[in-house]
Amino acid sequence: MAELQPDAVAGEQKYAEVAAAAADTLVGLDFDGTLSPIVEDPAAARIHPDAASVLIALASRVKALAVVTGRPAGQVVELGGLSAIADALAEMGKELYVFGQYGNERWSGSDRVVAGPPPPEGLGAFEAALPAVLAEHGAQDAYIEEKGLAVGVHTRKFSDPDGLAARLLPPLTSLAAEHGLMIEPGKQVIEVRAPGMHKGHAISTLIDEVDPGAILFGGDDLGDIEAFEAVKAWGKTTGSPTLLVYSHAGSDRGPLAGLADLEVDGPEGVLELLGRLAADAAAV
Ligand SMILES: O=P(O)(O)OC[C@H]1O[C@H](O[C@H]2O[C@H](CO)[C@@H](O)[C@H](O)[C@H]2O)[C@H](O)[C@@H](O)[C@@H]1O
Repeated sequence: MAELQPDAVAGEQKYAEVAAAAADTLVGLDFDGTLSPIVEDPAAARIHPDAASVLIALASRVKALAVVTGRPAGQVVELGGLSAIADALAEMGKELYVFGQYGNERWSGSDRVVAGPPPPEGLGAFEAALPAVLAEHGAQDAYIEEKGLAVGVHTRKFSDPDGLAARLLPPLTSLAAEHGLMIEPGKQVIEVRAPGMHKGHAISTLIDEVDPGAILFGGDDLGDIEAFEAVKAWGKTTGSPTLLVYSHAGSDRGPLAGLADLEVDGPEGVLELLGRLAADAAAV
């Protein structure tokens, strides 16, 4: 078992409580770094090859599954093969929810259309000013990810990706603010998007719609913190079981360290844990 637990006894206890309540559990999962291994080219990311079988097995034992991602919803449906997974879930009367762009977009297995707002007003002007700011910091070759509602500036291909991202953070924060936008820092990426939405809001919407008796959420990066907080707050208010899972690469512990109940070794570890949950739930 590839679990790297911050507190083995407490983590196992929380796992056991969620496993006992599996039939009433909402499982929410981030995509990049959680279901899909991190790769250099964002367009080359794909869901882990074991994900479909594990998620389908798990869905038969839990109340609902959701993917909650910073990616555009339509893109994650494509990269994750989520239509086929939604088909399998529909056959067992289960729903697959997808929240994209940090909760701004929605897609589901029963309504296969992406719903979301128009691009934020200041995005065009921000993008027009971006090349000059990047050039000032020697980052003119940064990969720019056009996301429709947002734009991502990726530094992964540079020799010092974290250092460059740290240097770009203040000027991009100022430029974003000038255009009524906010920044969402991630793994060697700085995303610029409209304020007012985050993954915690997506979790609250899911709680209202699914009415779960327990929640498991798995994530790997800064953008998952609000989801962790929303799940934790809900568990505290309702007294219901919750399990927060941090997916990270080996000993490379990052921003969610100390916030999770269980730590696992990347998508491989996430799927191992979810497979274990499906098996344990079957035995209840
Ligand atoms: O919320 P997530 O599902 O984790 O998505 C967050 C962002 O992930 C993507 O970037 C990250 O993954 C890339 C592919 O592995 C990697 O090259 C990059 O360095 C990472 O930051 C994606 O490109 C963004 O659109 C997502 O918002």
